[in-house]
Order: sequence, then structure tokens, then C-alpha cells
Amino acid sequence: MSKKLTIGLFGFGVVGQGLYDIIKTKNLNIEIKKIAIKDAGKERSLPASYFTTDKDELLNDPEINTIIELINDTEAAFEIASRALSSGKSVVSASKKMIALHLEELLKLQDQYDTSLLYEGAVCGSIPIIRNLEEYYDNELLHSICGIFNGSSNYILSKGFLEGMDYATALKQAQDLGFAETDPTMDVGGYDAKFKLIIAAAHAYGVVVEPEAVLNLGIENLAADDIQYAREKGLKIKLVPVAKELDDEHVALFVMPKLVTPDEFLYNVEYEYNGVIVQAAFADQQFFFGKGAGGHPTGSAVLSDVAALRYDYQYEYKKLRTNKGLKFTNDIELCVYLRYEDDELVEALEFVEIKERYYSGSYKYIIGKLKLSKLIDNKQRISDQKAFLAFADQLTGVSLVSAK
Ligand SMILES: NC(=O)C1=CN([C@@H]2O[C@H](COP(=O)(O)OP(=O)(O)OC[C@H]3O[C@@H](n4cnc5c(N)ncnc54)[C@H](OP(=O)(O)O)[C@@H]3O)[C@@H](O)[C@H]2O)C=CC1
Ligand SMILES: N[C@@H](CC=O)C(=O)O
Repeated sequence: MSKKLTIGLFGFGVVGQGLYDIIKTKNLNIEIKKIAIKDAGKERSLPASYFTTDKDELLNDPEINTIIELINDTEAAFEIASRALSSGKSVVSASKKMIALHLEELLKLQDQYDTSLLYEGAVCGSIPIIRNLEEYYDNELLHSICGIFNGSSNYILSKGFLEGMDYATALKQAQDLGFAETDPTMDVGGYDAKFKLIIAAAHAYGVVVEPEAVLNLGIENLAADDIQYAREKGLKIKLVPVAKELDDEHVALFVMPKLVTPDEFLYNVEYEYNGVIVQAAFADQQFFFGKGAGGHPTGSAVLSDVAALRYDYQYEYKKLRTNKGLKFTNDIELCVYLRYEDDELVEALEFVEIKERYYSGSYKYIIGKLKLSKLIDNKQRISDQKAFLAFADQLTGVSLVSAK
């Protein structure tokens, strides 16, 4: 027999409203008792009696046994999640930044108070990747996980490649459709994809990595020359987070644009869709595909977590608890395409191998192999120069290799 859930919902924006739309079509022994929002003056689709701006009305209500946290304020989200867990309430959250920044503390709270925090909606919207990493791949050795983890940036790239739309218009559309974060730098700068990657890596590899230790380069500096280059070579550009096990002791994580060939799964993942490629030792390559952003797709993942709580489901974090020394590293070499202005950047990056160089007027690029650590050291310089960088292993026939 499933448990009755009495819910306190935080947030009634894109995802909160999306979740509500889905819940009202179901008969799941779930009651939303109160909804906390920020702005009491906003027009709502439900009677005013549902809403409050006082978080304590939800957090201190002994009848509410489940908190769903769907707000756009990271620190407030952490306070809500930690207070709820500490008072024995289960929590479902879609706040990937909050979870990636506070994973260690959230794990301790779950252990200490024997409560459950679920967050399928936080990673790749409707794609059930966390539950699969937890349950299906718990005994599998995973060589890598990569994919398209951000709907907004993929939407902008698709609009540019397929429809010739300019960057600013495509970004505005992604915002209007409710895909983008409140600060869209999170999307286009690769931060959002990084937070999701960090959460996925905790389940896939049992490593908890600080977000600032992981390199994220985004698509903000993408220029017409880069799109033209990719088109002429029959490639597309996608923003791709990668977690790759290098050996028994090291796993590398990074987020960067990638030049993708037509034979790759990610080539046909367009608009707000996401894709996750899992390379496993025995299952081999597997591909998950689905909408990565939007109220209803994300609401469906949140609802799946809520439904699981009716049966007291908890993540076991098996790989984390049995980790025998696998550590995060940035000690890896990558093959990249770099469009740049000033030769001084190329020198600073200390390419270990140069495969191709091109100059024509103001368009200059170089393709070669370099250390990820050099990109980390020069992240600000890359940004200041508005240089664009994409990794390109297939292009050069060199796959990701350990620097050692
Ligand atoms: N949009 C998407 O496609 C996806 C979003 N997410 C994540 O889900 C979360 C919500 O995103 P989204 O729905 O798009 O955001 P929105 O901006 O659409 O909605 C945010 C909601 O949070 C409320 N809110 C903000 N601060 C507080 C607070 N301190 N207490 C109570 N309520 C508060 C706002 O109140 P008010 O209405 O009064 O302004 C609003 O209802 C974010 O963490 C986001 O990263 C995850 C996956 C997909
Ligand atoms: N801003 C995010 C929303 C979902 O996580 C995205 O665009 O993917």
C-alpha cells in the first residue's frame, strides 16, 4: 500500500506550474497542501488560499511530510532542503546548482535524519538518468558519460545551425519558452551542464567534485566563422559535458563545446532535447534521449520522484559508499579547435601537438592537442579574447587520452 503524501510545494513558476498541471490529471494519493512563492502580488492560476510567502507555514507544518523545492534561488533552496530533511520530511528538488554545490552536506543530512532527497528533474529534465545510474548501472563499470545536458544552449545552437537565427534572438526565445535559467549565463556558459555533470558523476563514479574545480567553457563566443567551419566539414557544434574514467584511480570531468560528426548520437539531438551517452564496460554504448527543459517534461521527472517517495524510495549512493579511491583529475589531454585573435593565446595554451593552422583575414584557427590544465589556467584569457574553443577528437582521429 502506498503512503499518502501531503506536500508543501516551493515555487510555482515554469516547473512548479508544470508539475501541478500533471498532478491534477492523476489520482496518486498526493495532496498539495500549500504553495510557497516569493511575490504575493503575482497573478496565479489557482485560488489565493493555496499560496503563502511564509516558508515556515510549510516547513513547520507537521502534516506536510514531503517538500517539493522548485525555486530559482540557490541559497534559499538549500535552506529549504536542509531544514526539511532535518525535520524528517522527504524532499524532491530540481535545483541542480544547489545540489551540486551542497551534495556532501545533503548526503550527511539524509544519513543523519534517515530522510530522502530525490532530484531526477535536476539532471536532463525528463530523461531518467539518475535513477538508471543508481539502479541499473550500480554494478557496471562505466567508462564515460557524456551528452547534451542543457536545453537552452542546444536550442540556441539548433536555431543557429538549422534556421540561421542569430544568437540573441534564439536566447530570447529560450527564455520566453521557460527553458533558460534566471541568469542565462548559467546555460550558455556551461555552468548548468557542469552542475548536472557533477550530480551524475556522484552516482556514476562515486566522486563528489567541487564545481569550481571543473572546467566549463560555453557557447557565448560562438561566431559565424565557427558555424561556417563546422558546416563545411559536415559537423555540428554541441555543448558537451564529459565524465571519463581514465584508469582505476582517476576520473576527468569537463564541459566544452564539441564538434560532432553525423555518425554520433548527439548530432541529431536538437532544440531543447537532451541526450546522454553512457559507455559501459559490458552493456557497451547506450543512449538516452528526451526533452531536457520545460515545465511539463521536468514536471514529469519531479512527479516520478514524488511517486517513488510513496514507497519510501531513497538513493543508496552505492558507488560513493564503496569508492575505493577513484579521484577527480584534470590531468588529461584533449584535441581542440581554437578560433582566436591573438597568437599570444596559442602560446599560453602550450599545445603539445599542432595538427592544422589556418589564417585568412581576421579568421584564425588552430587544431591540436593540449592539456586540460592549460585551458583552466587560461580561462579568463579565452573569455577576454572572445576566442571559441571546441574539442574535436573525432575530427583529428585522436580520442581523449590521459596526459600520463
Ligand atoms: N525551467 C526548466 O526547464 C527547468 C528548471 N529547473 C530548475 O527548477 C527550478 C525552478 O525553475 P523554474 O520553474 O524555471 O523557475 P521560475 O523562475 O519559472 O520560477 C521560480 C519560482 O520560485 C519562486 N521563488 C523564488 N524564490 C523563492 C523563495 N525564496 N521562496 C519561495 N518561492 C520562491 C518564484 O516565486 P514567484 O512566482 O513569486 O516569482 C517562482 O514561483 C530552478 O532551480 C531551475 O534551475 C530544472 C529543470 C528544468
Ligand atoms: N536551463 C536549463 C533548464 C533545465 O535544466 C536548460 O536549459 O537545460
